[in-house]
Amino acid sequence: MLTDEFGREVTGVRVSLTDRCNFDCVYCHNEGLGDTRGPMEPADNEMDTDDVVRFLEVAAEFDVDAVKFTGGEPLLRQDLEEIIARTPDQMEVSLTTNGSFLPDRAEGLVDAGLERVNVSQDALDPADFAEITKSGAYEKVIEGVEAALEAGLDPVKLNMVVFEHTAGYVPEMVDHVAENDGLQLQLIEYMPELTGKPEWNIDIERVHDWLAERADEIEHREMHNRKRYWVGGGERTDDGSWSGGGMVEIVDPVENPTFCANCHRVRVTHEGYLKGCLNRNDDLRSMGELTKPEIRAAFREVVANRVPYYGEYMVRNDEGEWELNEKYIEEYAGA
Ligand SMILES: Nc1nc2c(ncn2[C@@H]2O[C@H](COP(=O)(O)OP(=O)(O)OP(=O)(O)O)[C@@H](O)[C@H]2O)c(=O)[nH]1
Ligand code: SF4
Ligand code: SF4
Repeated sequence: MLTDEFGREVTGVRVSLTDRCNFDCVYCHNEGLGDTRGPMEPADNEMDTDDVVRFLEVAAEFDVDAVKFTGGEPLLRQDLEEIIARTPDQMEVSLTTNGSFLPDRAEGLVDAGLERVNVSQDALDPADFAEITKSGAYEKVIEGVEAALEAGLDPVKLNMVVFEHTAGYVPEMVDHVAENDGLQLQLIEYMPELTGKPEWNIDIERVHDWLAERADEIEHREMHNRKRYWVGGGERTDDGSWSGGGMVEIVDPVENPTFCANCHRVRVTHEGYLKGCLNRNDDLRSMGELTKPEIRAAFREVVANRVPYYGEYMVRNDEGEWELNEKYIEEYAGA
């Protein structure tokens, strides 16, 4: 297993398969690559099936045990089932999608080896949904969530970006997952620096406070030190799992050093560049058409250069070594 200078083991990879999408969400940050999102026409700059599989095989050699496929919209890749089927067995396979193509493909994806899915859903009303996504596919997304549950994916996480347009929908989305078996909610902090509309930002701490007042139990997930709130009157069973109610997780990376301190994934862009951080493009290493030895070298180099993005909590001392910034010691210790 590879570990970076900050002691962060790399256990997962996040692979963008395309920057194309059939939606045009107002908050899209396109996995940190800026607004290069294109319409649905075929793109000639995407990794092909073999490029993706070759990279995953090298990642597996480094004991990476989880892969998340993203986009753009990854189901625009007609070879997604093949990629999943050829993913090394040791990896948990998950997918983040807008859900609109799941009605026809959820079952086949599960047959190929998909284990988890996150579906973007920011609203429970078709008109609100259309305003945010610039898409009329609300019914397809609802059908897609159903199809994912029917195909055996449990839980299905609903991804909701919390910003000015959606903040008012949080209570009904929380009730929605609390009342529907198999659904969980992931509330994602708006990232103004990647989307260029700071005026849409809302303070995510208000959402934490609101949930904390209602939660039956609060947990910390190891990854990113994320908080999980169990809501809706469920209870813990004898085997330690939850029964009833629903789970709400908050993804709040912005200016959050403890989030980055627990970041264990490297990323691959649709064009086949490896990078150590979602928010950085200054550390790209080309992967497409490389041989396995070259991919191994690129992987080692990217991990060696990984720096937590919201990382002022790490500073170089006089000897040039990294050490904890005193300013953050209290916050980090409480993580
Ligand atoms: N800055 C930052 N944002 C992240 C990171 N991981 C996820 N996000 C944000 O969270 C959003 C949703 O991510 P998903 O891919 O659906 O889910 P996930 O966060 O990987 O969570 P799991 O499915 O539980 O593993 C992304 O679009 C990003 O905005 C990360 O490592 N750094
Ligand atoms: S569905 Fe995802 S990739 Fe597509 S426009 Fe919306 S946020 Fe961007
Ligand atoms: S270092 Fe921080 S900002 Fe970069 S990918 Fe990891 S959690 Fe996200």
